Amino acid sequence: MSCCDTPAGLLPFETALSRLLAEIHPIATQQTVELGQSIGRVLAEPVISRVNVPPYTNSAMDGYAIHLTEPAAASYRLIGRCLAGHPFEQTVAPGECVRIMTGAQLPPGANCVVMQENATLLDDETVAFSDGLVLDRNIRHAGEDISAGATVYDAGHCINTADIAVFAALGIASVSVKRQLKVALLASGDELKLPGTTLNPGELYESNRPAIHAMLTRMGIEVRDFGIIADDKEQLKSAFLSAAEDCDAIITTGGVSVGEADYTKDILTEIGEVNFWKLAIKPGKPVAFGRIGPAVFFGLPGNPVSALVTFHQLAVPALKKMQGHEQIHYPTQTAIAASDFKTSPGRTDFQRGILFHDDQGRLAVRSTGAQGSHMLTSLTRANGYVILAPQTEPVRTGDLVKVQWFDALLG
Ligand SMILES: Nc1nc2c(c(=O)[nH]1)N[C@H]1C(S)=C(S)[C@@H](COP(=O)(O)OP(=O)(O)OC[C@H]3O[C@@H](n4cnc5c(N)ncnc54)[C@H](O)[C@@H]3O)O[C@H]1N2
Ligand code: MOO
Repeated sequence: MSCCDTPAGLLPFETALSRLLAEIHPIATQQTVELGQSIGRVLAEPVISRVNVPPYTNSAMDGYAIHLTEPAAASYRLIGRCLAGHPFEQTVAPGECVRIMTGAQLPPGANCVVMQENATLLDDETVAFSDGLVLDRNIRHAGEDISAGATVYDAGHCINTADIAVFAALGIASVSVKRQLKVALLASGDELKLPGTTLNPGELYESNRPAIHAMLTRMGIEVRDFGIIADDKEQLKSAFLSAAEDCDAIITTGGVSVGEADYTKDILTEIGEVNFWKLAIKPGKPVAFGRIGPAVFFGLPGNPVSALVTFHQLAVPALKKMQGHEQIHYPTQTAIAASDFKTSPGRTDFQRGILFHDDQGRLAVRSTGAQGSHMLTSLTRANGYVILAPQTEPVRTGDLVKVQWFDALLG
């Protein structure tokens, strides 16, 4: 094998991802949800504004709305007062002003707001200004943020917290979103125990399912959690069949390699179809992707880092595509290696690193240390990936490497 050959039988990462995405179709069904329930959901239709934001031209400061004359007068006649929610209807004539508060509708005729710090009341009806007599100063125009008729969001946009403010400002109380995905999740292994229970010799606490459950929930996905299932072919098969009945996708961890109690891939072959099984990636070589009936199937490896990295790199883009997201790929950047990195001949290596800006402001990255696929701390100490293409030459400090910041799912 030369430096960049893929070991026999292992599918390159990019090929696997594109084969997987080619199998996934965005769900068609949509539903209406109230704003409070819309976080993380994906818009099924574009959002077109029916109103201006702001809806009326208003003052950005507490002060005086004036009808500025050219040249400016030495003082202006005060004709009234204007508070937010109480428009002042009278037209402000040249040389006149109105006391105004932040957010109050600008009275007709006013063309400048002077903040009160620059105003001196000469008497009850006369104000002089020391500064700020500039046309259009401190005026927020109707529709200058969003104008009526504008397309504010395209279909496929994933709703975030700031969007809730925008919808509310547009007067929108409910939105049309894609149906929520339902995903089955299970962990397989006789050695796995629930946190909070007592371990017997040879047992360990199960960590993959709780973490993936949390990430699915963050993605706005309904989880049907089958818990821990023993290394028993019949029990696993019946769980897979039950999950395929009412879930869009099935995610399993463990039992996907070549050991004597690794049944996942055999069951998938028997009751569904296997699209690919072994990948040229590290961590996560054994990943079974396929289908059982209408449900897509991701058999992720049991090793804790392998499970989370393959979930994040392969299952998340697929689930996002199914959810109808417009953005499904993670952006990558180039950074300067601030430590050496070992490479994995023939496998794309998703190492975990700490990204930072060096003292010259350049993006740099150092390793989180030992990168074994059982070393959860390699992941939790990291804020991004260092993606090393299949190569034999190790990366030396100062070399350029491809990096990816963790998103909110891992961060
Ligand atoms: N002869 C070979 N052996 C292995 C190969 C191979 O190619 N040939 N691949 C190795 C790689 S790489 C990985 S990754 C693992 C994946 O194996 P499985 O998916 O079958 O996973 P298990 O054997 O069930 O478990 C592996 C490891 O992870 C622990 N584990 C499992 N599930 C959980 C969980 N939910 N939470 C926490 N920890 C979990 C388990 O106890 C094992 O230590 O196979 C290699 N072997
Ligand atoms: O893929 Mo395994 O994750 O290398 O240990």
